[in-house]
Amino acid sequence: MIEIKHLSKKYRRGGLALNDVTLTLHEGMVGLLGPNGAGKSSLMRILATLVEPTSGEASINGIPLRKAEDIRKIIGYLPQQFQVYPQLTGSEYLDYVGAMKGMNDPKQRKREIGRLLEEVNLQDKAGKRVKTYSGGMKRRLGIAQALLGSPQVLIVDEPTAGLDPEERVRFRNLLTRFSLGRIVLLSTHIVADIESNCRQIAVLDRGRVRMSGELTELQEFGRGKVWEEVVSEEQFARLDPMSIVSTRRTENGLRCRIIGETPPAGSGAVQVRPSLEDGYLALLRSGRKEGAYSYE
Ligand SMILES: Nc1ncnc2c1ncn2[C@@H]1O[C@H](COP(=O)(O)OP(=O)(O)OP(=O)(O)O)[C@@H](O)[C@H]1O
Repeated sequence: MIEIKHLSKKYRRGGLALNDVTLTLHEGMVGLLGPNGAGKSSLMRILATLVEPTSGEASINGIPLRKAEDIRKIIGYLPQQFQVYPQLTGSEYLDYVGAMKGMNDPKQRKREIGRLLEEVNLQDKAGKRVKTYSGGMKRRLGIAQALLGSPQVLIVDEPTAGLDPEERVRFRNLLTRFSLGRIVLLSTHIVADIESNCRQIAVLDRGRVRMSGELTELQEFGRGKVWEEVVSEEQFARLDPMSIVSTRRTENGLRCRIIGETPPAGSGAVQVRPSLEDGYLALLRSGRKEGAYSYE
């Protein structure tokens, strides 16, 4: 279990990246969802003991963050910007990381590295230097190093960025399997990344927790606020662009999906069931309108 209590982070140059964050995260896949600049990476860096919070506290499986060495023994972390020594081959790099993580038996290390390289589909590239890898391959190597040693808690910051659609699916499945009996905390701003496999989600926006709970709870924020309407191109031009979440061309015009407290004025819009993404967007918008929070 990850317990986060009243955690705040203020960078020397910048606003409040995290503002009184309190969260309890349980076993399984946990999605940390939020727009750019919400504070997701800041929270993950704090949990990975790379950055200290300005105030508040947190513990992972009962170990407080100040015991950084003990925390690092039980977590795997994939940062958003993952850097590797370019001269090493993929397997050399993983061997080095394994040794650093305290995997002292070279044979066992080799076995696990071989298995992981297969899991992330890099087995054919294992002997090539990392400098020859594409962005997506480096990302997959990053995922493998985070999984090395089967950590109890895995913290992955936007892990699917730069992966092609096939790899994205493969990777989601890999994480879901890995999350059995463990905590996998995954940050993203893409709802589809968490839609199929997260038990719990937390939404961060501008440093604050906007909601935490099950997927259906997020969906509920869109209830009664999602409309669909077929409009001509002229009518489309008059709609508030901020309220349109998607548009599809049909034989009769443009089918628009719109979020709003009331249907677009003078329209034949019909109310529809919110998707998870609608719920997420409705939640973010309600916060902006209320002006309920700001950088302080
Ligand atoms: N080292 C830093 N110094 C100053 N400000 C920072 C620093 N790192 C992050 N910030 C600021 O803190 C806020 C939160 O950033 P953070 O990277 O945690 O958000 P995020 O949700 O991960 O965003 P993204 O999805 O764009 O990666 C932003 O306003 C960002 O500009």
